[in-house]
Amino acid sequence: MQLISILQQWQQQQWIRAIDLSLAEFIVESLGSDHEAVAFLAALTSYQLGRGHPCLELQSLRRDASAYLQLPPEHASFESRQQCSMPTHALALLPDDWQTLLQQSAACEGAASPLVLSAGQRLYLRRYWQYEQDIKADLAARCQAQSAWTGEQLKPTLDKLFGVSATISWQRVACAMAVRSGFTIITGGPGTGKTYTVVRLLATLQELREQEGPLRIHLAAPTGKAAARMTASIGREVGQLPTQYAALLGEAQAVTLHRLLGTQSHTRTFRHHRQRPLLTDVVIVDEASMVDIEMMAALTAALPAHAKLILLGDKDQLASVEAGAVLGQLCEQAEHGHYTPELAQWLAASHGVALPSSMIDAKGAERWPYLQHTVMLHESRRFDAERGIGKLAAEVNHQQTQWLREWLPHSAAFAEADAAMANIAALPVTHNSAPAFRQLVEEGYAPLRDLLQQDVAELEREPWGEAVLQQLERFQLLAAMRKGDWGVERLNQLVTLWLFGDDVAADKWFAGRVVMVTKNDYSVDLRNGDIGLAVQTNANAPLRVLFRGPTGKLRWLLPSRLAHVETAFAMTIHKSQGSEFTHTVVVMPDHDAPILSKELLYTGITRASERLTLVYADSQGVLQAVQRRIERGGGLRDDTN
Ligand SMILES: Nc1ncnc2c1ncn2[C@@H]1O[C@H](COP(=O)(O)OP(=O)(O)OP(=O)(O)O)[C@@H](O)[C@H]1O
Repeated sequence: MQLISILQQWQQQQWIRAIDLSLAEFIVESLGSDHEAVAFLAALTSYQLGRGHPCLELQSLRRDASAYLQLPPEHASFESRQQCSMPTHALALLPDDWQTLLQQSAACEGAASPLVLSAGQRLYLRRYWQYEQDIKADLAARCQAQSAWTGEQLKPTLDKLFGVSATISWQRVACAMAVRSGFTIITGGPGTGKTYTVVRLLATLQELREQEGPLRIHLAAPTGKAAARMTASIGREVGQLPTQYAALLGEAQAVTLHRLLGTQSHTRTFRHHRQRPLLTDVVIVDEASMVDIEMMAALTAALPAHAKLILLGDKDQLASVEAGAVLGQLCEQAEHGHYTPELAQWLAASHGVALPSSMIDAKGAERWPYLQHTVMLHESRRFDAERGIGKLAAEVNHQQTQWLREWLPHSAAFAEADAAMANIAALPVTHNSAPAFRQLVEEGYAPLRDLLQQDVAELEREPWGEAVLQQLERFQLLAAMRKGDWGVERLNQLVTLWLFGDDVAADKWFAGRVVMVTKNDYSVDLRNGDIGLAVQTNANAPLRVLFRGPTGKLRWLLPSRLAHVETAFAMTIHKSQGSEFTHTVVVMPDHDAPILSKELLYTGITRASERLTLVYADSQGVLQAVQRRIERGGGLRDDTN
């Protein structure tokens, strides 16, 4: 039982979770000690799941077990490294032929086995394998559903909504594709016009509909914050449409995916599912990169066969916090098109402009089936790709370190030479109490502090609350990590001290404390990720925590009603997904770590709508992060089971 002992050591040192070890012990208890090797691989599968990977990729494990598993973990002490076996040593205890070992094991056999070996290469916990199978089957069926419209028939409506142009408009291509297909992905960075496109798509669908009443359209996003942003941006874009189209769409309200599917307390299942589908014709999901594999399976299962599913998101952002990288995997290679000649012809007919030949691939349908339903938008309307935030985001996304190497130490000179570069700044610091960093934070929070010091009359409470919450979105610190000198925990302590002195503790209630909800709490209708602020409208008023409710209305809750919150002057970049802040400050730590990747940095930078400051203690660490990519395995694009 050497392998189980190794797992026990790892668990004792908190290298792996108790649940990972329990799975291995359960397999050995049920099947006998000669299944120890399989039990060990099962524990690794569970461990990887906890790190967001839906399966264990056996090839990657063989290639470099330590790097793939990130074991020992970064936090491992010198003593624990001395005490525990290393992954390579553990793997050497396994028989040579893992594939046969797994194929012959009862743990992978039959419809009720805990594990599934897929394509001889990927080991899954059954539930996650099933999610992938369900998503693949549902999407394949939806991809088959094609409207009978020809490109030529669609053209006049698109001409009206997008205008006629002699050059290709990918927004228009995306709209045409989504009219044609039952499933579409529109991916692109910030400000590339995903919302602009989708509003015109909805107008097109309503105008061309064959049914009598209007189409039932549902808008959703993974978090409350993202849903609120979606409602606001769709509302803004509808306002820009010609009146006859704006009238067709009416007022749109986005909800969280949980609300759309109908959360039921104390269970993972939803009110809407395959047997009780949503009553809908079109579902549009924004910020789809944040949707994990379990939620995507629930969503695709709950859609009626005739409904269109349209996913919007930025494929280059961090993947979901929970397991999977659904959007990233489905639209891998989207920049290259890979459209079949038939599809390209149909799209060209709807546009009056031919697609570039470099985007056409005769083998596209076999090799890239999802790309026949995907359009990538490149041109940001918000940011200049050559300067400022757009430039920084692009350099990081394309893993170009040369420009960064020059910009990091000289950002002020770049800004002086070109005013359009003044919305980005790099701030080198030697420690977390550096005066320049403190000044940045104090100045960033000064307008909020001023608002909080006002004595607010009862009648002015609502507009004041509105102003406070709007101000809260104007400045935000984002950290790459939770722990350490540059982690959110330490930063929150520092910011609390700088803004409120040492009379208050960062993790206790005080007026001015910014908090984030860390767990869905249906009793108060708050979701994981919701941000609130503790306020006292005047010296005699009780402390309340101000949140924006799902419909935009302000809510004033007593702190005692909030069971799961943490201070959030600084939050992790992971938690900031789906949000946008006027001035975003991304704080990078003073050492390299496996979690630091180009996806992480890109996601942090693209949270900024007007101004970005990159605070860093180690320029090499920033460059190393840009060179690191996160690879999450999975078989969504694989046609084997
Ligand atoms: N073809 C276009 N012509 C004119 N304005 C456009 C066009 N496309 C987008 N815009 C404008 O550019 C801005 C950004 O577009 P939009 O909000 O649709 O981008 P997005 O990709 O949805 O952004 P986000 O990443 O923030 O969700 C909006 O003000 C929109 O009206």
